[in-house]
Amino acid sequence: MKVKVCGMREPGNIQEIAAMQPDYFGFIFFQGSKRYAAEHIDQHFISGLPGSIKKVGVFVNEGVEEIKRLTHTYGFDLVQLHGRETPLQCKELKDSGLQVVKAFSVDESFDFHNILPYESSCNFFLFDTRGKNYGGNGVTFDWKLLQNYTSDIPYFLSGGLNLENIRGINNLKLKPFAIDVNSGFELEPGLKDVQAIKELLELRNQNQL
Ligand SMILES: O=C(O)c1ccccc1N[C@@H]1O[C@H](COP(=O)(O)O)[C@@H](O)[C@H]1O
Repeated sequence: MKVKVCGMREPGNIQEIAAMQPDYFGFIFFQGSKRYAAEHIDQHFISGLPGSIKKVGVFVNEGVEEIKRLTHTYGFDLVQLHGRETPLQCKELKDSGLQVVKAFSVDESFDFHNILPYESSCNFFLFDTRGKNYGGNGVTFDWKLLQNYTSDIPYFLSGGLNLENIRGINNLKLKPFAIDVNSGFELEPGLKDVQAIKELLELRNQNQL
């Protein structure tokens, strides 16, 4: 299983984690987030990170042209759309050559049929927990709900993941393509716990995830 580490913005912290080779780095480009990266990290720093780590720009209800502009500036490999983006907006971004991850907020009332119109316009789906914020709520959803997911599109699992609960992912019938970790691996918003990330990546390296 791949690992995405999301929501960093301190260069020293990012470099320490980069040395451990996560599969994906996520950078939040949503001003309403405590992890908003734009004012903290220089574009050359992000685009200069090792090419083996795919860089994901995380956006919430941002315009397509602005997403394209920021993606070009920062050198993102993928875009994660974490708001109410439409299938058409996803398609425009995918057609421009970007890999698109569409996030959905899941709770008991979530209807997995809602994702069908997105299938042809996204490369990945991401399932997060519905909460008061668009993302970064630090709460898991009931993973049994994933029994209702029948699409072939690979998915990222997110929402409140931490070192205690991630082992439970191995019990899922349809395994995620990747896990996306954020507030459950932080010392404070935007600053990742290097030791906790190290333990996580050791589990990945030992195929225990
Ligand atoms: O982390 C944020 O502040 C954030 C803000 C707006 C959109 C997405 C955001 N983060 C994403 O939220 C999920 C779950 O995070 P958590 O583990 O529950 O803290 C993760 O996919 C982040 O990419």
